[in-house]
Amino acid sequence: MKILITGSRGQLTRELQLELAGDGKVLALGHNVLDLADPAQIREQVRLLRPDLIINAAAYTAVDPAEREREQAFAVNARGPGVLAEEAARLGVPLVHYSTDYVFDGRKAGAYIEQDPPRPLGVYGASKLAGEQAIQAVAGEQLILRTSWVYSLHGKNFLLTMQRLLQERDELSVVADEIGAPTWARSIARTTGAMIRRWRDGQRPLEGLYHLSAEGETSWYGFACSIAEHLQNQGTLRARIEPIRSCDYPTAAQRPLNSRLDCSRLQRDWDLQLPDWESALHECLNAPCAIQLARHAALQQSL
Ligand SMILES: NC(=O)C1=CN([C@@H]2O[C@H](COP(=O)(O)OP(=O)(O)OC[C@H]3O[C@@H](n4cnc5c(N)ncnc54)[C@H](O)[C@@H]3O)[C@@H](O)[C@H]2O)C=CC1
Repeated sequence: MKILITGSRGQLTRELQLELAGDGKVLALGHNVLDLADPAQIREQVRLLRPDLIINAAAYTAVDPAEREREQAFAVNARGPGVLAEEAARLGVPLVHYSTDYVFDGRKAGAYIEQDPPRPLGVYGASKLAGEQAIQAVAGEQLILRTSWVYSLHGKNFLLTMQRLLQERDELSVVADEIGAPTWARSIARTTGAMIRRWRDGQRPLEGLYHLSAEGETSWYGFACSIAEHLQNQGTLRARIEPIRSCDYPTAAQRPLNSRLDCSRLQRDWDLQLPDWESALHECLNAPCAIQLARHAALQQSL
């Protein structure tokens, strides 16, 4: 099986490459080879490589800069995925695509289900929603997985930023009124891998819209406290963490206060459930390369 993955250095792309390495030939195409803002290049690469499956794990993910780079966000997150869907349909192969909790405005009292009407608060969320719609407008086999608060040991994410700041600073203020589920990129990749293998074995088509995030919920403050606890156990924690309200931490893009995704449809249809966010974080922080990274950071601090 030949699997084309967009992106090569993103958090999720890296984990998907590892997860799917045993399932066939994985072609992870970086930005320089396949630019999602360039429809002609997308068509050219897909027609040249003729994959059996396309996974779109790349995206314009900079939530605040998107407010002033609207055109680029929509080109990458909306029009590019639409072209990918057209090319996948032309080849008769499935497209797996990722979307976000930021398609919602966060005003619902409980966790969001797939049928809840989306209402993005910012350009990033609007561009991702437009991407879902561009894909759904094409007749073909498409699986759209909405996830939330993605972290890993690579790239730019809350976990790595907190690890650094908690070791550098004396005090840190973290937003405590936005609620969601921090989701390890590896958990997403493992679940995606399980779905792909069932499709390969003829058990289910790769179709539909699903919410896919870690079990449980917390705030960014709660997430930061768990990271701090880990650093405390290692003896490298320096900062004290202060909870603040999001209105006291203004950002270019407004974020939903409630990012909780109800993942029961995934469990019902696929019998799949991601681990709860705390156990996934624990596993991530105790992965061999996490320990190496932490030692490296501690060494840098002592130099
Ligand atoms: N990071 C997060 O907190 C969340 C991410 N998601 C979604 O999950 C998916 C994976 O996100 P991450 O791995 O965290 O993203 P990431 O920011 O780690 O990686 C994104 C990748 O897309 C590539 N990229 C950017 N512009 C491109 C272009 N024009 N053409 C080709 N590649 C381009 C980047 O080079 C990078 O490799 C995305 O669809 C994202 O929207 C959903 C919810 C939260």
